[in-house]
Amino acid sequence: MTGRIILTCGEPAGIGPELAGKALASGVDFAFLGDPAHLPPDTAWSEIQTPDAPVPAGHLPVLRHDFPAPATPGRPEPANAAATIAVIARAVDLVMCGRAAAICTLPINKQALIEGAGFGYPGHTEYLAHLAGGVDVAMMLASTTVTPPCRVVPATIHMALERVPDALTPDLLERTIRITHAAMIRDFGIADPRIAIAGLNPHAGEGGTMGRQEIDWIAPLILRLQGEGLTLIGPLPADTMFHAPARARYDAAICAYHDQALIPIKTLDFAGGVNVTLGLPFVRTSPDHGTGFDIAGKGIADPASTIAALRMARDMATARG
Ligand SMILES: NC(=O)C1=CN([C@@H]2O[C@H](COP(=O)(O)OP(=O)(O)OC[C@H]3O[C@@H](n4cnc5c(N)ncnc54)[C@H](O)[C@@H]3O)[C@@H](O)[C@H]2O)C=CC1
Ligand SMILES: NCC(=O)COP(=O)(O)O
Repeated sequence: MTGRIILTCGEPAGIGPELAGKALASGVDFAFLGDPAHLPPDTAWSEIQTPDAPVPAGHLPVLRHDFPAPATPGRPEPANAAATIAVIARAVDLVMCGRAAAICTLPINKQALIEGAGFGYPGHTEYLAHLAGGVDVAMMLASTTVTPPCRVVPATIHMALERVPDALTPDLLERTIRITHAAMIRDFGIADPRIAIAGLNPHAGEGGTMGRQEIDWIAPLILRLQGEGLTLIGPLPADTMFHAPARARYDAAICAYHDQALIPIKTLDFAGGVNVTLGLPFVRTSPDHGTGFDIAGKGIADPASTIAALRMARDMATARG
């Protein structure tokens, strides 16, 4: 691993800038990319001109990215939306040209970026895939403090629930399984990953009486990929696949849609959950939570998930060499 990890500021009106200072406790060598004027006033920071420049002990290294407006806690400023997006793109430039080891992104408010700057993506995941050249990615949320671990990958991500049945195609599910399988080997060091596939419908369709996707194509797809040697189980009823003995049977779960995946991980390990984009040519992690507008500016945000995300980014970058 060469270079620091770049921690992007995310939504400056949220808890991100506060978490950046608190994350120094992680022991991970990272630099904050954002506007230092948005940091809490008691943050000890030093500006750096290059990502790996030294700073005094205990100081947050800051790669300055000036924003047009101050940040008011809990109230996103439309004038800052374009700069929030530009910070993400600048971090990707740094990691793509080898000047940073990985990126870790603090949360953005999707609505603020869409309304303030016409952001054309529903989240980091899709934007990063675009910045990396249009690669195929998947979003994984991984626990760090529960045993057996909970790792979930929603096949469809940020879309209205009514669109899910049409969007969940055999092609999408197959690509999600393959991306997850490869990432479990490369980034998580699991030689023969066991992957569970959730059904779409209650009780995985209850033999076709509550939906036919499982019978018509999910089970046949699983059978075909098992024939290639992938260790897959499913389709499983989603309501009974996340308690501890069930999780012991697999290393990662592919889910049909966002909340099917994120409710179990955020219930089991909200503080330790990490969001990882699988399939990128560089390492990207993020805390599992959002912008926390209700607590922004109060100094009470818990940095545990950001610290876990920085440590996971460091470990993944080290493993990739
Ligand atoms: N990677 C990203 O950029 C993500 C962005 N978001 C965005 O965040 C915004 C707000 O989403 P919400 O659903 O309200 O979720 P949220 O995670 O921001 O907040 C949910 C609840 O958890 C609390 N919370 C969150 N992080 C915390 C922390 N570190 N310490 C203590 N308490 C914490 C909040 O105060 C709130 O009560 C949305 O615009 C969403 O799109 C959400 C998830 C990830
Ligand atoms: N709910 C998870 C989430 O919103 C993460 O999105 P992303 O910005 O990491 O794509």
